[in-house]
Amino acid sequence: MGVEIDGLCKAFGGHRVLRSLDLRLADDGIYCLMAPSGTGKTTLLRIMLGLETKDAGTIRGIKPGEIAAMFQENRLCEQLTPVENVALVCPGRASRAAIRSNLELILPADCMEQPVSELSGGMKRRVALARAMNYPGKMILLDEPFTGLDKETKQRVIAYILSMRNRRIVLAATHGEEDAALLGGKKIILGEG
Ligand SMILES: Nc1ncnc2c1ncn2[C@@H]1O[C@H](COP(=O)(O)OP(=O)(O)OP(=O)(O)O)[C@@H](O)[C@H]1O
Repeated sequence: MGVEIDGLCKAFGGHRVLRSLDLRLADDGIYCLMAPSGTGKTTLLRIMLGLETKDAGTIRGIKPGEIAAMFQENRLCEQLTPVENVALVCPGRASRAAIRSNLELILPADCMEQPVSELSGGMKRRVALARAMNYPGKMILLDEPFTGLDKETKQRVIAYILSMRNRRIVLAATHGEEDAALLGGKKIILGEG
């Protein structure tokens, strides 16, 4: 069935941000939200996550608790290590060793014992991504997942997303045409029907 969004509206005060948005997201699909800054990408993701109310419209096929998310801000526990941060969202039986080898796909091994507060911006971004990809949700929302990453790291991160998504829907807000192409995502331009 996938996810069906119909007639979604949201305004802040008199400012209409989402105007009767209709979207169809197929099971197994990868989608890139490609609208200019300030056009409501984050607002859409926040409504899907139940973090923002909608004024009108319906969302069928997914519930907020079934969605994994990487936000524009990393929202990590800064005093915990990368492994500890990811362990917080993993089902009970995931071993620390398994989480660690998963993280080593996108992070240097020698940062695993450091608190996140000591990592670089790009490393923190990757911990936040790993946490989203390891959350056992049916769908993955990524808000600007590639900020702060150099080209080579970005390619590794994209390979990681593709291998970890396990046929789940991915909806990524990004400004980069090249990023969308690397991800192989179908482009969704907000406001263009
Ligand atoms: N809580 C809020 N209160 C008032 N206005 C808001 C609120 N959240 C978002 N907005 C406004 O809604 C519009 C859309 O914001 P949103 O963050 O969804 O855009 P975006 O497309 O994700 O932008 P960016 O690409 O810069 O992240 C902006 O004009 C923003 O100022």
